[in-house]
Amino acid sequence: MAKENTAVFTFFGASGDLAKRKLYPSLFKLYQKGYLKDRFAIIGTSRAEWTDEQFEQIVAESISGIKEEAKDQASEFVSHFYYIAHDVTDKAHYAALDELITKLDEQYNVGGNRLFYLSMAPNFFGQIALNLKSEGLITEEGYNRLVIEKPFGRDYKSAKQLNEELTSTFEEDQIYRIDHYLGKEMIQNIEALRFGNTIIESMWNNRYIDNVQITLSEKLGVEDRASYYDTSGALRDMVQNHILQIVSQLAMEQPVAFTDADVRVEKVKALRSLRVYTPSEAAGNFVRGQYDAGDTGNQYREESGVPADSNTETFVAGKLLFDNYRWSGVPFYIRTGKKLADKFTRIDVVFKKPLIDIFAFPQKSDAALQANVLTIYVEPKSGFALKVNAKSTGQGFETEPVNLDFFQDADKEKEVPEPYERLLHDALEGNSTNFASWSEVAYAWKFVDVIRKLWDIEDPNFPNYLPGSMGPVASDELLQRDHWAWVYKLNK
Ligand SMILES: NC(=O)C1=CN([C@@H]2O[C@H](COP(=O)(O)OP(=O)(O)OC[C@H]3O[C@@H](n4cnc5c(N)ncnc54)[C@H](OP(=O)(O)O)[C@@H]3O)[C@@H](O)[C@H]2O)C=CC1
Ligand SMILES: O=C1O[C@H](COP(=O)(O)O)[C@@H](O)[C@H](O)[C@H]1O
Repeated sequence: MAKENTAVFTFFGASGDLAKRKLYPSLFKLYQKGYLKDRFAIIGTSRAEWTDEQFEQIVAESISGIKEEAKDQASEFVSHFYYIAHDVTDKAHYAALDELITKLDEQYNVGGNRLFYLSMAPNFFGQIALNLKSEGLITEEGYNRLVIEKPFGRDYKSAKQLNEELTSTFEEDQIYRIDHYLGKEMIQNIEALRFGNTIIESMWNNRYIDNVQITLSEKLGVEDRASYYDTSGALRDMVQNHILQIVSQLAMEQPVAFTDADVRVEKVKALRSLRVYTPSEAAGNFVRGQYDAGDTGNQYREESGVPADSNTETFVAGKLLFDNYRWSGVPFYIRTGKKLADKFTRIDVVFKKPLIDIFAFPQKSDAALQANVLTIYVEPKSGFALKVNAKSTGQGFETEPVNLDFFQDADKEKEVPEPYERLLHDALEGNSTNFASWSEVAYAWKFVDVIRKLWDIEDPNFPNYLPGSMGPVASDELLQRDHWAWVYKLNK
């Protein structure tokens, strides 16, 4: 039975793309499932001079994909939405917002719980937090929580400054830094897989694991986000946050208990032992790419809004090393990029081969023992597969790899909550396990900053990969040097 949550939400950036595409549909799902019932109100703010009715109409459109039988429910849901025109940079506007929050709090008997969601350009984040405090919107009655979108800074220095601005108003445990990958079912499953299975956790170390490979592959290009993306690039956009969050979950020690505080301690410890490269190590262990023109699409430099001489990377691959007892000597290879062969996310954990292959003679050379690989399929399909060696059926004795696998069935897959639905629910419940703590963000930036600084001064020689490929050749060479190859390869 779903537990009802009570809150007045204030959405800054309520007319924006994220709010319309992801946030309102996710709130509606929570409403349909009973996590939000009667005692909640949602205030939208932006500079546009809209009425409540106009805003309700926008919200209704954003959830219009719903089934016919949910139409009544949708109109009840939409009646909880209110709108106030508000310029976040104008302190004088906060008093009217406070008045509306207080009024709705009483009207819906919310108990003083205030959840502020910053769905706007990040340069406003600090200022909004400061204004919320100075203009008296932080009250003592219920809780005050701040949900904050990415990106959290553009390097360690700016992230630290932003964090100082936020923490002058909110305590760390009131700040929910969104990383939507942490809301994905199979990313959350990493902990269950590791700490719920002796067979896996007992082998989860450098005695048995040879290397770990993480791929976040996108088929689309930069689309209409050039103004943001060109100042970011794949390193900041995907590696600093999503990939390092995944890495920390794969690498961390077992938490004392499955609580947000205990999980965070272990993730931070893992990130602290990630080796921060010197510039020359970074040059040897990281490669970048930018997509060229394909049969149908433009090259990145010809995309609308991208400068013709842009050196922004649309692809990154790298080798990460940990200096700790569990992982010493095990490379974590990562890669992500736009306009690659397909849209998918997967993690391949490659185990060491048996020290001696007793079947080597008289097997054919192509039937040699292969490494066991545990693949975690994150998207589009979700499941696990373990590749093991087995005897080929028939006369003689040869081995062949077979898969032991589990995939979520299609009906269940449809019921899986969207990341934003799950994360909004967690923020309402006060559970920050699946949000990035400041220390995690800080260590991630320190790691990424060295690579970024190096790339900012070196000429990359772009473009260097074709759409539909898996990135530049240098990405394959990164593993070949270590006598390895990406487990996921294109079937050419
Ligand atoms: N869109 C996406 O898919 C994703 C977005 N994000 C993050 O979410 C956040 C929002 O992104 P997105 O929705 O795309 O942004 P948009 O540019 O679509 O929306 C920005 C919003 O901010 C409002 N706004 C701008 N200036 C002011 C101001 N001075 N005072 C009050 N409101 C203002 C705009 O309304 P108005 O101009 O009318 O004031 C609008 O509602 C960003 O941090 C982004 O990085 C993260 C992941 C994915
Ligand atoms: O945060 C971001 O993620 C998306 C990819 O997310 P996914 O859930 O579709 O895998 C990426 O396209 C975008 O550039 C980035 O900002």
